[in-house]
Amino acid sequence: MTLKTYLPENEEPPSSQIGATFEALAATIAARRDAGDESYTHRLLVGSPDGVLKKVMEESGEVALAAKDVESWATSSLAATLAVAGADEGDVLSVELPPEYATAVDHLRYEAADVVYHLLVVLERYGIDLDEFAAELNARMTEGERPRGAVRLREEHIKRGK
Ligand SMILES: N=c1c2ncn([C@@H]3O[C@H](COP(=O)(O)OP(=O)(O)OP(=O)(O)O)[C@@H](O)[C@H]3O)c2ncn1[C@@H]1O[C@H](COP(=O)(O)O)[C@@H](O)[C@H]1O
Repeated sequence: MTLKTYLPENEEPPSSQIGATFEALAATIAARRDAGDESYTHRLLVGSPDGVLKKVMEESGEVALAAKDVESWATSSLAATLAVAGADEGDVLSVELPPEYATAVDHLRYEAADVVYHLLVVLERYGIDLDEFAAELNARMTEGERPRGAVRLREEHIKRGK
């Protein structure tokens, strides 16, 4: 939880916010296989594969651009502070970030959600369910990092086709 988020009153939070969100979204996406063409998700699932694959690339690029935007608001604020204060080695500078910085961070989060949604559509399209995807990430963790009871990839599927 951050200051930007809240929980609705009278609702029990799930044990994992992001897990519950991914599961709900993945289930919605899977159900759209049977929807009509009015559903954007349906079109990405059953249309030309280039449609969703291009979107993943495009949205990933937008994440990178959004992050660059955050960077440039930070560096221009630092430059402005230095210009006013001058800089002696060892000085502790207090940089005031403009409102545009916070807006850029919100935009980065928005673009990141676009990538994740389109990635989940790709996983659904090619038959990789969320548990299997979790197992891929779990396989990369050390024993100490892996959550208790985490689903595992069978040995013969680890790094296959890499
Ligand atoms: N989470 C999403 C979701 N995220 C992004 N998108 C769509 O992805 C597209 C992104 O394309 P663009 O980048 O061109 O649009 P943009 O994000 O407005 O603009 P920029 O990124 O260029 O700034 C838009 O059409 C969004 O509506 C999504 N479409 C659907 N969902 C979920 O999928 C469910 C099913 O949706 P249908 O597709 O309507 O069945 C929805 O109820 C949502 O829960």
